[in-house]
Amino acid sequence: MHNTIISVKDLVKNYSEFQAVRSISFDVYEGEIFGLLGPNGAGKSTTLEILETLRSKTSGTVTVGGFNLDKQPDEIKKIIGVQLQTSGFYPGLNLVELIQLFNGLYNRNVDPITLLNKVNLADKAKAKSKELSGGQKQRFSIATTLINQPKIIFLDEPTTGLDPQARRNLWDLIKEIRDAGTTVILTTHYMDEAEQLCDRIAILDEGKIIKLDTPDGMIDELVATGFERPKQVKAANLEDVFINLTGGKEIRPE
Ligand SMILES: Nc1ncnc2c1ncn2[C@@H]1O[C@H](COP(=O)(O)OP(=O)(O)OP(=O)(O)O)[C@@H](O)[C@H]1O
Repeated sequence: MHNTIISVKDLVKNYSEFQAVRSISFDVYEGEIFGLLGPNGAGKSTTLEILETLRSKTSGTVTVGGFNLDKQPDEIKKIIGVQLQTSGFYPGLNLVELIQLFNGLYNRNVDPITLLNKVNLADKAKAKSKELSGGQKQRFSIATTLINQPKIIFLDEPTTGLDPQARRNLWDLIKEIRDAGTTVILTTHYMDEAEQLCDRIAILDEGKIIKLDTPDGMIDELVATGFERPKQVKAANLEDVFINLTGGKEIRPE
């Protein structure tokens, strides 16, 4: 049996006259990577921000980690990690100093170098966040979500703009975080990412959940309808060529 860690029931979000989220219900299980997919404007970020306590909802019931969003938002804040854009980090501080700052904010005592090692950034300990590449910035911002030792982390398009190697490195990191016991909820526009990374997926369209299942379950269901890909798929694709040429699965400096 699965333990539900996030429960969303009949969630609605109106922006003035416009209904961005139209009565959606779903559960996220403890220890899974749960993906929110959907076209631009489907309501993914709005939903995520409501669960993160960063945006008000119009109606519906949400519990996160057993805490009711309306009654115990501060308790929710204590058990979640939210990925911030690195552009929001103090530009004058290096990575170690930024981690120390978060330690102070959260009243934690995480060793900066141990944390940087976990995300392969120990060699950048003295660098400032603006001096990092896109992939390094993403890894650092994910690292900062872990400082508060959260039960759940929220990642909004964590691999957007990254090269194929950096994306794969990040998938490994996110899986490690899940395997260490943290539940992950993320949004993505990449179907390969959702297929590789997510245990279950909700597909949103125009504010509604139109499908919720495992990636395999969704594919099997489509195949069962008689669907066939129009073209024979080659044994490798261009991404395989790129990965092969640029160094396999090794972490490389970005
Ligand atoms: N603050 C706001 N005021 C008014 N409308 C908003 C606001 N924020 C979002 N919206 C609208 O709500 C809808 C859902 O937006 P949201 O950002 O949640 O979509 P999304 O699925 O995350 O899209 P994307 O893939 O482009 O990030 C969009 O039509 C958007 O224009």
